Amino acid sequence: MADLERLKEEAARRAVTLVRSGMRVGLGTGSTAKYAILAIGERVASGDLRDIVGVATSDASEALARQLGIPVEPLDPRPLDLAIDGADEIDPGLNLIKGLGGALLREKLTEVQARRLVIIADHTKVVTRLGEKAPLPVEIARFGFLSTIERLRGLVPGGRLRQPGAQPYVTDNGNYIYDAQLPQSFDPATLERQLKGTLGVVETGFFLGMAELAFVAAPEGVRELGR
Ligand SMILES: O=C[C@H](O)[C@H](O)[C@H](O)COP(=O)(O)O
Repeated sequence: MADLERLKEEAARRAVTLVRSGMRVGLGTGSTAKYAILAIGERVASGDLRDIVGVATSDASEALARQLGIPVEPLDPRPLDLAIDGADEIDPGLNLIKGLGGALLREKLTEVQARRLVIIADHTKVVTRLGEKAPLPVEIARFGFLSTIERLRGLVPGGRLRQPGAQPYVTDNGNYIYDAQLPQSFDPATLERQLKGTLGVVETGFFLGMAELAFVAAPEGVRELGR
């Protein structure tokens, strides 16, 4: 297993020790969250975890959870005890950029209802300011997307419609993603408000003030970051 994969798995396994029988758990999306779902599945299969319910943040995570025998329910207004998910960037205040895997809308809808959002990542995701390494994924409506992108260009220095092949990438919700380049210096909360106030924008990948804890795995061990 490549080194980064081993680190992602270590972080995920640490977070899954927080899962207890009877919990309703938000299941994240992406290559790191996948290890958490696998570890929960192992504990369900061994009988160590009983009566848990997973609320999945993507069709892919739901399919994996079901395959492993984890009961999955749709999101409803009840709180979740815990949500475990990866991130693309983590700043010193545990503010995040998420959505490079395209799941930001369902992740935000789910994780805002979690009593605790626990982030799992390898050390390459830690930054001193958001936007240092990753673009900000912005989910936008397909209808009129070129006009929405024009409006976004008034707020961010650049970016591109996510288009891995001949066609744009389409989210589980049927929308497109604009990967916005962030300015050198900005206030995330202000930019979040401006983006959310832009016609055609469905959601942004800023997760500000949501995460309580992060397990960050590095070759020298797993660090626990709190805020
Ligand atoms: O949309 C995807 C999610 O926000 C992921 O949590 C994020 O992209 C991190 O994914 P990975 O663990 O694959 O780097």
